[in-house]
Amino acid sequence: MTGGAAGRTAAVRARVPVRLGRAGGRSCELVTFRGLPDDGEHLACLVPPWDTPAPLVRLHSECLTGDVLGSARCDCGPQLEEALGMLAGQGGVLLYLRQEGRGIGLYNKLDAYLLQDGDTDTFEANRLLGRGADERDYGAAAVMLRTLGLRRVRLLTNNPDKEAQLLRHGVEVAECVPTGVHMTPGNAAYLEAKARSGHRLGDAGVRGACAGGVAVPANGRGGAV
Ligand SMILES: Nc1nc2c(ncn2[C@@H]2O[C@H](COP(=O)(O)OP(=O)(O)OP(=O)(O)O)[C@@H](O)[C@H]2O)c(=O)[nH]1
Ligand SMILES: [Zn+2]
Repeated sequence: MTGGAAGRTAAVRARVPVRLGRAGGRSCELVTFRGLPDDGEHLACLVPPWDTPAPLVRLHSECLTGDVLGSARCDCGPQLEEALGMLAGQGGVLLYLRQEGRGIGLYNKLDAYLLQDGDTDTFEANRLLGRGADERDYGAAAVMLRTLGLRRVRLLTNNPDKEAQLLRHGVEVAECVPTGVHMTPGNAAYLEAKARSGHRLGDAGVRGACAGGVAVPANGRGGAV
């Protein structure tokens, strides 16, 4: 166990051979943390070389349906795949944050999906459930980075809130590297809602089944996850 640079937080490392995206096998270190501000079981995946002046860092919010089951309702699975591929190529850090459903949890997210089968968008559905539109706090992520000795990063995201919160918590964002927009008929309405709420999707390349000018159906929501 190594003591953290961030107060009471301590980090434990385990070396694990993993498959990083489609780029094949690499060895990386998985790091767990004790004493994070939200007591979450968040995980860091260190891909060498990661201890550089401004490494590539992805803050990935857990999405069981997208990351594990390949749900077509969101873009989380392809974004995770993309991030792992980039990390395999240039090194850096993946923080896998246990913030399922933008912080409202898996069961609530599935309830929100029921509401979204009507005209309600992804953020309004949270509010109808009595929750915040986005309850994620990245204070723990900042503590994880500082515990790893990282105070300056290149952040892989289209979400300006991640950058703002890291800055507030003492981690400088040297650059925001856009993630791709992995658009399909099933997640088009979801991505449109993200763009309306301030995600910088215009800066990112549109990929997937709806890239290249293919029309996006206004009711492009799937019934399944
Ligand atoms: N509440 C809720 N959460 C969702 C829904 N679809 C996906 N999520 C969660 O949203 C989180 C991902 O957030 P996004 O808004 O897609 O992307 P982001 O992380 O803010 O932004 P990027 O860094 O650019 O990828 C994950 O925790 C998913 O579980 C939904 O319809 N409702
Ligand atoms: Zn998702």
